[in-house]
Amino acid sequence: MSESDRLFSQPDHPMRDFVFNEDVVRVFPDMIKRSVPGYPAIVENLGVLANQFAQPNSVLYDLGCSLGASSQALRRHVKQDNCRVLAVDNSPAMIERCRQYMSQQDSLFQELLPIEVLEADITQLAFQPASVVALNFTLQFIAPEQRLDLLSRIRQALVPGGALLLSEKLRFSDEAEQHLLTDLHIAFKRANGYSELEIAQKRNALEKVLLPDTLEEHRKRLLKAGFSQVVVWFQCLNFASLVALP
Ligand SMILES: Nc1ncnc2c1ncn2[C@@H]1O[C@H](C[S@+](CC[C@H]([NH3+])C(=O)[O-])CC(=O)[O-])[C@@H](O)[C@H]1O
Ligand SMILES: O=C(O)C(=O)Cc1ccccc1
Repeated sequence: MSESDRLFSQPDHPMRDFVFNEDVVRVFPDMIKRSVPGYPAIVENLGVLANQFAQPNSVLYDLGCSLGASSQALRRHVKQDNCRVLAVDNSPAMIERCRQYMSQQDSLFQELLPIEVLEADITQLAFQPASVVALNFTLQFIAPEQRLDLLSRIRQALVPGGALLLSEKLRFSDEAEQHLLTDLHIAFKRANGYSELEIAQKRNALEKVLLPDTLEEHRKRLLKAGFSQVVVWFQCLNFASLVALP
């Protein structure tokens, strides 16, 4: 069981800029569920969608896998023959716990797809041909100038019939819309037990680290990367999930 997230509850908390270190790893499942509206529904349905696009004898990537929640959804839902999951993250603390969690799942359940968990920077990775690529709340942490190149390389790796499943926090170009959805997201966090101090301190820590794009920026960049169709399949407040087809 993971601990509950109190990382930003004290005024003298040590984290200036948000990093995926051991302290975050310890509370991560609780943190992401209480911070991202719709997260459990997104992860579950990611597996369902993936099963529609997975091709026999192919690789399914989970890029920025954290503790492997999305990997696990892929492993449970995808029924195509001879698929395997490659889960990648560049945080050593995340990778260590992800490996433990995955071997635990293997001992509990049969018929899970095989998985390999890699510690690597996804901006430096040479992709194998893949039918499904999940970027579940990861692109927002990649330097903006590297995002198009990463998406282009993913597009090149995708086989016919495959898909990119992309979830992101959104920014809105309309000031009133940005303001309203930010306020509603804060209300969501408050309703999940976060204090005003926790909300404000985490917001400061994320300011230079999590850089959201607008839905229009996502669409344009995905088309530029060579995707032919981009469809939003889920949105809750300022968080959205897209499917992009090669
Ligand atoms: N360059 C990089 N290379 C590899 N990993 C990276 C990089 N930059 C950041 N990460 C990793 O991307 C993950 C983002 S969390 C994903 C949740 C998960 N997908 C989930 O479905 O539960 C989203 C969040 O915390 O909001 C972290 O584990 C980082 O270490
Ligand atoms: O908390 C937030 O404001 C977020 O945008 C989501 C989030 C969730 C977990 C780690 C970092 C950011």
